Amino acid sequence: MHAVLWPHSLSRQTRRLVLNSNLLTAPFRSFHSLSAMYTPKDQPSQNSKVLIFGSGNFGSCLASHLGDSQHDVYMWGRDKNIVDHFNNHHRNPMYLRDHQFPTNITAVGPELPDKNFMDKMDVLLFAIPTQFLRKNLLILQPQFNVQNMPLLIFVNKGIEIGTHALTLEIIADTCGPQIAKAATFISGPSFAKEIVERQPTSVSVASFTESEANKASALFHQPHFRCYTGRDPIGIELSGALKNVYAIAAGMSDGLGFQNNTRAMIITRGLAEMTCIGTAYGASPLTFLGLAGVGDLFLTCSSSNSRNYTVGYRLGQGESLDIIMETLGSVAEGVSTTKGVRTIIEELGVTAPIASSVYDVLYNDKDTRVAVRELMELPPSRELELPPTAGGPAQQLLRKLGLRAMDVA
Ligand SMILES: NC(=O)C1=CN([C@@H]2O[C@H](COP(=O)(O)OP(=O)(O)OC[C@H]3O[C@@H](n4cnc5c(N)ncnc54)[C@H](O)[C@@H]3O)[C@@H](O)[C@H]2O)C=CC1
Ligand SMILES: O=C(CO)COP(=O)(O)O
Repeated sequence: MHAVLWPHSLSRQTRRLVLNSNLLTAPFRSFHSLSAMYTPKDQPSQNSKVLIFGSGNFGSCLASHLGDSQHDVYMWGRDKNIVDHFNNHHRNPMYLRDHQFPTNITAVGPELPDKNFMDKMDVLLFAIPTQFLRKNLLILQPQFNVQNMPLLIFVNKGIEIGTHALTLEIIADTCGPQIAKAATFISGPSFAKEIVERQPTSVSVASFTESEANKASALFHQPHFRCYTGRDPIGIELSGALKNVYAIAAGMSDGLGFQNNTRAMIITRGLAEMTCIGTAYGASPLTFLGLAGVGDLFLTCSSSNSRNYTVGYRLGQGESLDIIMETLGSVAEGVSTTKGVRTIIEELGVTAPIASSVYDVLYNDKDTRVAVRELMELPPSRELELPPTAGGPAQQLLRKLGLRAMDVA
């Protein structure tokens, strides 16, 4: 079986020491006492009731995708005009405007759905930006029926500002460890616009609860859409969040007029940095070689359809970040995530010069050309080196979830 959390550099003895420590075993006892209360619903049927939170590009896109598969889809939006327009015309007036949506999707809102409504759902899917997740989960959590829990899926790709928490931690803080443990994450190279055109697409689906990842995979599967399941949600989340930072760097390079060699360098060195940060955090290095890692990194670093790439491109062309953010019209998670990544890098003691340069350009007014020159003038170094110590943040997170590393191996 593939060990998710232990990098090869940790000796058996160190692993045993960590596993035997009280810190790891004490919460595990309380996890067992709580587990009786938490019961997931059965496998969603061919005809599942799905409620999607978020009616932006990705929420609408996934509503369309699941509507295509004959599920009963409800899409919550916080804007009354979008909700009304959608129900009258089966079109979203703000996002994916050219797309005609299936008629089995009903928009709801702007109030958040009540307990009665949510009790009928088999699946709750969250497609809202990371920075707004905590607030919404805090409101929704009292409405959850833990004895008959729907499948919970999250598709946001970011790190929370201030706490620099992953979504898993936000879920644990707001909804408790049992719900976080069953939460499922979907990530990978998947532009909304191309999914609604039914272009062949594949994503990674991960959860600490394998049966929930399998349910999500079955729910999303279509001839033009494949899911690959895995058991490293921390690595999947970090992949999705980190690739946005390198997409900004790649866009910046293109905006400055550099061409293919430079972009290939950023993608490859970006992957090395992502893997190093992720491994030090406690994720499996292999996860970064998957769809959510190199797949999405490659996609967003090489397409002007990426909002994060676009932010970087416009910075490279000399526009100010304030103007870009005012006019982008959609979320670019990498801009806020860069702050959290900077803190994580410092705390882990990892070297990630490209991510640090993106931070300096975004938040310390560093000139983009100076950033590139300084990166190129760094002393020569070894190409690939995983960090010597690893796993602290992931172990902390596992403790919060009442899990031990060996339970997820
Ligand atoms: N667009 C894409 O192709 C993909 C996007 N994602 C991820 O999905 C997440 C959502 O992205 P998009 O839908 O593309 O963004 P978007 O900018 O198109 O839409 C954002 C949505 O969030 C809602 N929102 C804004 N403030 C809110 C608040 N305070 N509370 C609740 N909802 C709020 C907006 O009303 C809107 O519906 C992001 O984390 C993104 O990285 C993931 C894969 C692909
Ligand atoms: O993550 C995405 C596609 O996989 C979307 O990327 P952007 O948020 O940069 O547009």
